[in-house]
Amino acid sequence: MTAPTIGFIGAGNMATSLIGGMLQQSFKPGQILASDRNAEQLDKLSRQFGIQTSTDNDQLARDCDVLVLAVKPQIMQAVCRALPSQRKPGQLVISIAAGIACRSLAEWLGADTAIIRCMPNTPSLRGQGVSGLFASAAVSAEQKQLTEKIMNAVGISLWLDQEEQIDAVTAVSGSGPAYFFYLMEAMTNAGEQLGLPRDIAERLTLFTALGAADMAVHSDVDTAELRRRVCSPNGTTEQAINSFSRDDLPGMVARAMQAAAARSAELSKEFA
Ligand SMILES: NC(=O)C1=CN([C@@H]2O[C@H](COP(=O)(O)OP(=O)(O)OC[C@H]3O[C@@H](n4cnc5c(N)ncnc54)[C@H](OP(=O)(O)O)[C@@H]3O)[C@@H](O)[C@H]2O)C=CC1
Ligand SMILES: O=C(O)[C@@H]1CCC=N1
Repeated sequence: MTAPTIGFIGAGNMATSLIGGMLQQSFKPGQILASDRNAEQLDKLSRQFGIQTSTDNDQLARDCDVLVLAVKPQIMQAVCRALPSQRKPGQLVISIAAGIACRSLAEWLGADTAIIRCMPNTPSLRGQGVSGLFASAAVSAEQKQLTEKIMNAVGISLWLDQEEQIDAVTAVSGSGPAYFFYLMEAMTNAGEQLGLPRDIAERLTLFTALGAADMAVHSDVDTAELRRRVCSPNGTTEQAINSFSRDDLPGMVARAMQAAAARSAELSKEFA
């Protein structure tokens, strides 16, 4: 069987992370294509990855076995409606857009289109992504397997039973890298304020984040227990955790994530 061709419509941040991650695994440059309205962005991608690029979305829609829709939610309807109705037979469409429902995609692309909604994240570029997947009724078992193959090449993937759960996945892991980057920025700044050179404060922060995440992923105890093991009684960490607790860090995180999930649900209505 020949390798399936995978075409990305929209070749921005998230598509770049996915393509870069796929090429580090079993995918070959010859089976990945990307189209974008921005020729400069395409040039960058073809130089970086050696993949075929085009400013013609229609060509990808006609030629590719899998079409990954990676444009902003705001323009998804216009992009979908402009695609040719005669696309490659048996084609699978994977949308990675936040808040665009399968129902809307089916209305714009044709009711019998096999559609998977996927919420990935940018660490896919390093093979450390995590994605939530939801398949519409028209998707076959083979198409689900192929989607797993793509997404597992860049990290891990988890199937969801209900499409609405994608809003929560977006709030946890789709947007999640930004929360950790924000915390890393804050820790680096605070380390500098405590008297460290910036580059040392930054490296201490980044390697602490990496070490903590790796430890948590491979641990047989939960993160609350790992946290307790760092807190010596009446020691330094306890002072920091008490300060976070007084400032209601858990509440702040919950409110931020509720806002992200609410925006995802709102996008579904705004761009239906
Ligand atoms: N970034 C992230 O961490 C994540 C993003 N997503 C989803 O991925 C999607 C893309 O996000 P992201 O990569 O960040 O966005 P980007 O803006 O970086 O990428 C989108 C690309 O699509 C291009 N584009 C615009 N119009 C067209 C068109 N008509 N045909 C082809 N290409 C077009 C844009 O060009 P131009 O710049 O000229 O407009 C841009 O290069 C969004 O729907 C988002 O919700 C999902 C998970 C995580
Ligand atoms: O901010 C956004 O809307 C997109 C979806 C998840 C991450 N980035």
